[in-house]
Amino acid sequence: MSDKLKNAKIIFVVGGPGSGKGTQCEKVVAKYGYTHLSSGDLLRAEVASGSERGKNLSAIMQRGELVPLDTVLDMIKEAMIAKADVSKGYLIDGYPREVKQGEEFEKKIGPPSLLLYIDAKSETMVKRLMKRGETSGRADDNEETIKKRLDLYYKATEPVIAFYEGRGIVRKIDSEGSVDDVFSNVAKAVDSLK
Ligand SMILES: Nc1nc2c(ncn2[C@@H]2O[C@H](COP(=O)(O)OP(=O)(O)OP(=O)(O)O)[C@@H](O)[C@H]2O)c(=O)[nH]1
Ligand SMILES: O=c1ccn([C@@H]2O[C@H](COP(=O)(O)OP(=O)(O)O)[C@@H](O)[C@H]2O)c(=O)[nH]1
Ligand SMILES: [Mg+2]
Repeated sequence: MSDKLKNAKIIFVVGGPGSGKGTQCEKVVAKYGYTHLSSGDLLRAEVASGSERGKNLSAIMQRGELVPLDTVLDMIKEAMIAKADVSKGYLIDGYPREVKQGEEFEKKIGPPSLLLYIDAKSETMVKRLMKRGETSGRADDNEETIKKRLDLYYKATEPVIAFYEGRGIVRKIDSEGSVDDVFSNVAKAVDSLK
């Protein structure tokens, strides 16, 4: 476990593609001053930098597959340490994507206090992502890749929720409603930590 992050408050934010993880995290940042780290955003920043590592990532992400575990974890840890002196806590958005990622995170960083499970129906997620794709410029917001991301979510990521349910830290949030309605439930869960 890392020293600098020893007492860090950590919230995992897990949910399908387009369920609204990023949207809700922004609101938690505004209200609680947490640090928001989206694994997908970190990877996209690496791609945008034009680095050699970024070029490999880009192809994997366009296929809707998962990049190697160590790559993502190193990037998250670096970003956490950079904020360690000022952060009130961390929202780890879009991670873990599979049970193994969660286990490695705990070995290298520490245990989460809460897992926010942002839950929407698959039709809702597809609809939102297709709409977002009109303006997002994300190479993976297209019908074919969305389908693969959803399949992988149900296969690899849903077991993560079951894994942490055993520890009693999962709060399931229905994200079919409006952004503000969803946030009122997210806020209750975050408040329960204090
Ligand atoms: N109606 C409604 N729309 C939402 C809500 N949350 C997000 N959206 C819309 O759904 C789209 C996807 O939201 P994001 O916050 O980007 O979803 P995400 O879970 O971070 O998705 P990935 O980046 O693909 O992991 C956005 O274009 C939002 O405008 C919500 O609570 N209600
Ligand atoms: O821990 C992670 C997080 C993201 N990704 C890759 O980044 C893409 C976009 O992730 P993001 O969380 O932004 O979007 P989502 O798949 O939830 O729509 C995924 O499809 C994966 O290819 C990954 O491989 N490992
Ligand atoms: Mg997102």
